[in-house]
Amino acid sequence: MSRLVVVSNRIAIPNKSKSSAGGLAVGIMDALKNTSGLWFGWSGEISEISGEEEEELDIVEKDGITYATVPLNQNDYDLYYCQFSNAVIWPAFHYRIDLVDFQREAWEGYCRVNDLLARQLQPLIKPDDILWIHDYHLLPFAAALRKIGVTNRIGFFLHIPFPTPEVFNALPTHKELLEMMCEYDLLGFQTETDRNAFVENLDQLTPLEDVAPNTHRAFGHTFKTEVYPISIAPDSIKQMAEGPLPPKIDMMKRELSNAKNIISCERLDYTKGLPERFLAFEALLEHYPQHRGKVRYSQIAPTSRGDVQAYQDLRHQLEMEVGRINGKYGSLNSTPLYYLNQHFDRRLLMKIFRLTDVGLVTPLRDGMNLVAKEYIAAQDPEDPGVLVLSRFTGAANEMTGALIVNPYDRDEVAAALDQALTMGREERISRYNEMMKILRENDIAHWGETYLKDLRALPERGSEKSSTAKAATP
Ligand SMILES: O=P(O)(O)OC[C@H]1O[C@H](O[C@H]2O[C@H](CO)[C@@H](O)[C@H](O)[C@H]2O)[C@H](O)[C@@H](O)[C@@H]1O
Ligand SMILES: O=c1ccn([C@@H]2O[C@H](COP(=O)(O)OP(=O)(O)O)[C@@H](O)[C@H]2O)c(=O)[nH]1
Repeated sequence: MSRLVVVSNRIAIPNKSKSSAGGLAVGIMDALKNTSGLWFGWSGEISEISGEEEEELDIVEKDGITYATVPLNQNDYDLYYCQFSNAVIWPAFHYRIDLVDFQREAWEGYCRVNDLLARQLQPLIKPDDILWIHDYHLLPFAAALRKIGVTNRIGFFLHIPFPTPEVFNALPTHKELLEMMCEYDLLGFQTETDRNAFVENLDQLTPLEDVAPNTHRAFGHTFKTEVYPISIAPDSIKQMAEGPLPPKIDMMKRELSNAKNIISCERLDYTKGLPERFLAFEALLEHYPQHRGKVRYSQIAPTSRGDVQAYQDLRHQLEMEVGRINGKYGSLNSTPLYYLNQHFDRRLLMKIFRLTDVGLVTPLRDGMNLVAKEYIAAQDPEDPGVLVLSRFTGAANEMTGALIVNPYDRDEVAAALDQALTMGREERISRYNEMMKILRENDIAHWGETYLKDLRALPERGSEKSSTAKAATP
């Protein structure tokens, strides 16, 4: 079987703290092991090198996987990661055009870093490798590789939503981005809505021909689009959740048992709907006074992309809101809202999920949201908690046993919280079983296998255009 080469902005280098790629790591690790694969990406480090000099690759091998990483210099980190990826594409693709801070210099930096990464990867590519590129930092990556003669099959998976034309067209370089994306052979999306939006954008901007179901021709390239909802490994989450409690959590368990517990956990990001959620919790305390003093909402929100202005603004806003709500509804012996601006180890998190009554997951827009799936998998099957889930997450398509809410409607969310807090055991078990069935069928292994099966089934570009040279061998 041909070797798999995975490229993502963040990679899970063994034993390195800044490298975490979250759920993605679990998903592709197995596939990489099966083919003695290569994982290439940013090391998470900022180097001292500036100007024209190229960074050196760091290559390590562990458990049959080769990890090749490269640091970014300060200027590239600012332009490619902070500015274009996270202050242009991220807000626009999550329907927040108001937060887009477009600057031509950042666009050029974004393309330059994609070119640079492609040049560094090229010598490592073997003729029969298949390449799987991840996420919005690397939309131009296939185009960058094609420019330097790589003809291998290259697939792409977008972890975040793809916006409809009204929003996408607001990006000054939208046509260039779309044309570059057509250099991929297979484009995978989290939901059918995202896939449709991509195709609709193409249809509006360029002549688009459908050559077979989900196989298109545009800008002179033939490519396939498909939907692959990312997931989790439910049995491994279950194991993490039911293992023995560390002493600190064991103590906390006793404290938690004095109240009904609502838990939320995500990166501190404006797409996750935190201020709106705080107001919904306030509406619960206001309109359902029977819960006052008897409910505790814990919000875990580790800092993310702290060098980007919009993330700093959000943090200040949340700190003020927490103080206001606790000031209003707290008492000398109860604090309704616990806000923790800290990162929690994932294994510990799953144990905490299991100890709570309600998982509150209300992003304003989210590609998938693995926390929603993890919350369910972590529950005790005999006495499960209830998931309250935003309809604007990819997860809402599958987690149909959750209480589905509109996160912009604080009264609807408050009513769902009340329903969740008072739901009987039988209904909770029935909803849990419905969702676990889906999680078991569509687990993370299924996600990786179906994607790679489809990518392997596509013809190589070299077989279409015999004039193009194959990738260089090392
Ligand atoms: O790398 P960071 O800038 O620190 O951000 C962390 C990751 O956030 C995003 O996650 C997305 O992918 C998840 C898995 O498919 C999905 O469940 C979630 O809805 C998305 O928001 C981002 O897409 C990743 O590239 C980042 O590494
Ligand atoms: O303090 C934290 C916060 C989050 N996570 C994990 O980070 C991932 C977040 O993925 P999700 O798809 O929910 O959102 P993203 O951050 O990718 O937008 C999940 O596996 C969480 O369990 C974690 O380990 N510790």
